[in-house]
Amino acid sequence: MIEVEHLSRSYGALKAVQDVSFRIEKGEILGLLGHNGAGKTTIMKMLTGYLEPSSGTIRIDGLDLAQERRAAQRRIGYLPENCPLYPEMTVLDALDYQATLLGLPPDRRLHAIRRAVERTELGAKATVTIGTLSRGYRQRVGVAQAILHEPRILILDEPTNGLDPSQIQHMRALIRELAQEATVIISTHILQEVEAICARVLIMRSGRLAFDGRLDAFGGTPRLVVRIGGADEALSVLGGIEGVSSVEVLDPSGEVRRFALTAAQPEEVAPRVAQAVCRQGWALHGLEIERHRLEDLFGAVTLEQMEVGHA
Ligand SMILES: Nc1ncnc2c1ncn2[C@@H]1O[C@H](COP(=O)(O)OP(=O)(O)OP(=O)(O)O)[C@@H](O)[C@H]1O
Repeated sequence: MIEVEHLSRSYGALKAVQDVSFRIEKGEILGLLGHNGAGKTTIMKMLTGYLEPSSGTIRIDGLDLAQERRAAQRRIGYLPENCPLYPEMTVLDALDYQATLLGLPPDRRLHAIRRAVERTELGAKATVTIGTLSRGYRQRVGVAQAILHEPRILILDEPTNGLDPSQIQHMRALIRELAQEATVIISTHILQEVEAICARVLIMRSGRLAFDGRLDAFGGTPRLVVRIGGADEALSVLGGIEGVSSVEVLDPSGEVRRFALTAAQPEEVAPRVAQAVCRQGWALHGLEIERHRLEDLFGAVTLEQMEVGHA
């Protein structure tokens, strides 16, 4: 568990983080969001014990980070942004070196390295030189280093930065897998990333915590958005589908129209909508669950910043 109370950090006159408090329970996957310079990395560095707060306290599983830094750090795995690696080392060399730095006793080292390699699916690349690996594999080496000592808390700074779509999918699956045994905090600019893997989000705004909430607790149930061609009676047909409680017209004119359907279980209603559209002989151009609510929230929270800033 992580307990942060009234955390602040200044760089000279600049207040990078101001009076931030939050609590993260075991097993949560939490997204830390914010514009460039909002204070995310500063918070992560303080949580990992690499940067001292100007004021405030951090407790890791009840240990005060300022008083028991080493013991607290042993519970944390950290993937820094653009994780630095030695390109001339092989994957195994790098993990062995990291195990030494972490102070893992020699009799535990081999087992720890094997387990980290298995979990990050690096077996086929174990003896390959890091400099020749793709970015996705290098990120996996960074994660393997971070989980060597089986930390209960994982802090990942921009873990999918620069990865291609299939590498992103793999990294997200890995993070979900890791979260079964650890609390995970991810800093990112990518809202879809948070929606895909996080249950809770913290949004930073100019060094202050502007929002802290569960993703399923705001915006209500996501709606089902359907795009269909040439359908004059669409409103009544869509509204008559079992499970649909209301229909909003998003694009009323044009060849392809967009409708948003409210339903308690949008995933269950989707096949019925597809069937109804096909039965009518209409062209189905798209059917998806609405995904922009976090975007709306982020926009609102950060717009407020601009309004305050201009006041
Ligand atoms: N070592 C430093 N010395 C002086 N100012 C710093 C230092 N590190 C960060 N800052 C400033 O503190 C503020 C917060 O920076 P931080 O890196 O925590 O933001 P961030 O949200 O992680 O941004 P990004 O998304 O761009 O990584 C910024 O204004 C930044 O310029």
